[in-house]
Amino acid sequence: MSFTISLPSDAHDALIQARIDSKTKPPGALGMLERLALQAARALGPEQPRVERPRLLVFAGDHGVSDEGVSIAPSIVTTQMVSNFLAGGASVNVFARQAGLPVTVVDCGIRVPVEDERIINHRLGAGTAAIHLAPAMSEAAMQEGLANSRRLIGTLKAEGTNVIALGEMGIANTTASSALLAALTGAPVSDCTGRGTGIDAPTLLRKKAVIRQALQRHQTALDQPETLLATLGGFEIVGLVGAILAAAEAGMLVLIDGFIVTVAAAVACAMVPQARAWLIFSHCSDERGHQLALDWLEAEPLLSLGLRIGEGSGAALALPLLHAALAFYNDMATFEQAGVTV
Ligand SMILES: Cc1cc2ncn([C@H]3O[C@H](COP(=O)(O)O)[C@@H](O)[C@H]3O)c2cc1C
Ligand SMILES: O=C(O)c1cccnc1
Repeated sequence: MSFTISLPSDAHDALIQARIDSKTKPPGALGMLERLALQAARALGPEQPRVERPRLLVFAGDHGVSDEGVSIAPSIVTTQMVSNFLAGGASVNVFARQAGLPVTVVDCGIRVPVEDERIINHRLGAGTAAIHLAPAMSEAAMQEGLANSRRLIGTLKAEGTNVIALGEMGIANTTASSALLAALTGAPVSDCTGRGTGIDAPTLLRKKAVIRQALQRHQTALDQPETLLATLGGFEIVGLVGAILAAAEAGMLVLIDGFIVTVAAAVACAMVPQARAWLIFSHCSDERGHQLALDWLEAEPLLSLGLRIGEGSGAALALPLLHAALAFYNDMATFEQAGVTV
């Protein structure tokens, strides 16, 4: 599947920068908020840019490799957490509520589905194959996953959404993400792999061994980003990659969450580099490999809170900063209006 992504227009950059510089503050004094305002005004338009109907999408999927004991939790916890998201009780729900951000759960292929009509059904199977033994999924399943996300983003676009925030749930998905990151960047497995949910030292050794085995087994299939994604990814990671590419194609800003969503962003940008300009990096988590992934993307995260949770929690926490950037851009007095002379 090919995505046609334009770069946001830079035609108004001089106007946008002049407006930022006209505000009653020392030049550059709002730091990263100024860079965020420039990015957002480019993407959403220079005149009164506003966040419209923002939505947070949590993509869920299970991983065959979870049977190797690479997480603190068994895969049934994915299902239980999906129920928790629907009940509004998870960390992402609490922060999203504060930010006025509706949460939608997309089931991309958890092992034990939850019957609830609010869930968007993008199931590609009941969990992926264990990546150290077989490719995670077929190329066809991956293509179907990308198409599903593109359809969903099309619906949101038609409803007027111009900003989406992304999250995920899938026990063992830091294993898949670390494998993807190592394959994509060529960085050592030990630099790309962390404790995820908080595994102990012996489990971390096992997790790294599983990842090395997966990279070794599939080494001939890892040079193209799409095959790499099908071989080592997860159903929810495919959903994320599709959502990132489709949102960029539709001219939406995308709030990227923690390690897993950042790795999905890296894969998406390897597929279509123009996607990068539409992404806002919410935070740097404590997961080993997240900083490496952000560096590879030349991304400057807004927050560093020591989170290690995923779900979209950090993306929800970052939305108020996007509001703040647009509020100062739209509403702060200029030197002329306030009669301030420097
Ligand atoms: C109760 C619970 C809630 C979570 N919420 C997010 N994750 C996070 O943990 C998983 C990734 O870590 P690993 O690769 O070590 O399994 C993902 O599902 C992620 O979203 C959770 C994990 C648990 C156990
Ligand atoms: O940064 C993340 O997304 C993350 C880190 C640890 C566990 N789950 C998710």
